[in-house]
Amino acid sequence: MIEVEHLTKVFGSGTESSNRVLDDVNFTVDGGEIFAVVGPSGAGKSTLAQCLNLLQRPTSGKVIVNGDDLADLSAAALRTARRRIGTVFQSSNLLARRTAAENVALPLEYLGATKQSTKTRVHELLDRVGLGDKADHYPHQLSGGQRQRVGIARALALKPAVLLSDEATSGLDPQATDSFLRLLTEVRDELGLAVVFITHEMETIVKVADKVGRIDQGRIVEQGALVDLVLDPDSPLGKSLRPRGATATAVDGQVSLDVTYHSVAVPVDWITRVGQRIGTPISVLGANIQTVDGVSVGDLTVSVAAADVDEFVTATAELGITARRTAGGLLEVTV
Ligand SMILES: Nc1ncnc2c1ncn2[C@@H]1O[C@H](COP(=O)(O)OP(=O)(O)OP(=O)(O)O)[C@@H](O)[C@H]1O
Repeated sequence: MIEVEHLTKVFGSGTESSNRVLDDVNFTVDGGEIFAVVGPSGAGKSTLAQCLNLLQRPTSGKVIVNGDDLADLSAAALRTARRRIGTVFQSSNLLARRTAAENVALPLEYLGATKQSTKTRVHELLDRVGLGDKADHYPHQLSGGQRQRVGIARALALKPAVLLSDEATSGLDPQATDSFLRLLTEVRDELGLAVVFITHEMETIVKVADKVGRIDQGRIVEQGALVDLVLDPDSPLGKSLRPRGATATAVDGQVSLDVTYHSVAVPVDWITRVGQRIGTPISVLGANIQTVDGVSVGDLTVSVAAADVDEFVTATAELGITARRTAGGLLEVTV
């Protein structure tokens, strides 16, 4: 479990030259949970990652792993404490002149583990990430996805309580990304890891996260369970987690409405039901229906006759759906 309390990082000093990059950041990730952190460029994600794995000292606040505040430790104690957090970086940061096995062995060597125990553990870890047959390959002989899997093996070498994934899927193709995400969820479950997953890729979040936090200008401006966010029509984060392509334009006489599922139990045939109930055709102008954590999540734009809008809104609300006029979507009604 990792608890981050009132974490603040200020670079520089003096009111003019100081830069508050993290400002009162708070979140908790339990063992067995993946917490995704998302935010625009410059929001403070890398700085947060560095404060979590203690490459940067927080200016104030706490980073508590399984009850111990790591931000408070002496330099010597910090070296030991770092073992509790394994990190997988963007493009894995493997040493080019060491084989996959030698890269995974690095943290064990620093720790002073015996040759035999290191060999056994490295073998075990490479097998676990599906690369038992690539132990003697150098990084340039591995694909990007395989390098990231070696990165996971290395991050797990010292049996950490927390796994920090810092933009680890950036640059991977969709297949390698999926395989990385699958491995991440497997090791989370097997080892009960608390995973902090930093990314700017919304589609990866929907696939793996249990909870999500949105960081902007150094502050976590929104956070919650993934399912709650995608079912919240008012959440900007929820909206960006329900991506959708272009929407067609409603024809004259029709009103365009944005429709979002806010219940976990919206019937799949809701359009037919609502259409029959209010006795009017419903046109679908754009739609994205996806399953998130076993829950059906819908985000659509539909159009109905102007005279039927109120009835449509009432009928959909009864089925767990929020319908609102599309901004600027109220078209000239010609009678
Ligand atoms: N060592 C430093 N000294 C001063 N300012 C820094 C330092 N490191 C980062 N910053 C500033 O902190 C802010 C946040 O940077 P950070 O790299 O954490 O953002 P980010 O969300 O990871 O961005 P990106 O997605 O582009 O990598 C930026 O304005 C950056 O200039």
